[in-house]
Amino acid sequence: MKNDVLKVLLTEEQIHERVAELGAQIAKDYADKNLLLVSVLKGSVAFMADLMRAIDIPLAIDFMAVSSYGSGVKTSGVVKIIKDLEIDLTGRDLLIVEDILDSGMTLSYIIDMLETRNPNSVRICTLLDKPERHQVDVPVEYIGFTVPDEFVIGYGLDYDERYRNLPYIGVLKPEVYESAE
Ligand SMILES: O=P(O)(O)OC[C@H]1O[C@H](OP(=O)(O)OP(=O)(O)O)[C@H](O)[C@@H]1O
Ligand code: HPA
Ligand SMILES: [Mg+2]
Repeated sequence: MKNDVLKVLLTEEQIHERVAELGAQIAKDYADKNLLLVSVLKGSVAFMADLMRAIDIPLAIDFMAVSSYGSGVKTSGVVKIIKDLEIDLTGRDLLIVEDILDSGMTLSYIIDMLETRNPNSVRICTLLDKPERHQVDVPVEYIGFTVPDEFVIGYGLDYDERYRNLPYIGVLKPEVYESAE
């Protein structure tokens, strides 16, 4: 697994520190709100698990699963809902928890869908933002780190379902996906 990592972008410590900062900020901003964290699986699994424990106010959590990358490193452009939320969103203050904003197709699709369900508010918290690759405009309230235009893995992020269990975030060696093309 480690042999496929070109370089480490963000260490466990850097991620841990930034997640604590985000959690403190969110706790402050949502102190008087009806916070529902919406985790977008599978990529957000590690971030969600850490972030929710860094937010020291009452909150609810729910999960949805979507997929658009399949086994490639470029979006298919088609966002597939694999699992929908279970909680009624009426009157709730939604914070969508994502691992990465890349083309923006996933988040733009999810926001449009959730806004039709009468929430009180909908905002986004993404651990990573890759601004050079945005194809659509998505308003984001909380960003952990900005990353360069490279395919990243670890801390939930996969290539072809692998590497999600790396505790840090690294750049995948291009030869790993080039050999699969
Ligand atoms: O901004 P975008 O170009 O839409 O890319 C971001 C999305 O792509 C990844 O999901 P993926 O479809 O790989 O599913 P996964 O979370 O199960 O890995 C990632 O977890 C984001 O949800
Ligand atoms: O850079 C990435 N890595 C893993 N999954 C992703 N989904 C969108 N961009 C990425
Ligand atoms: Mg993926």
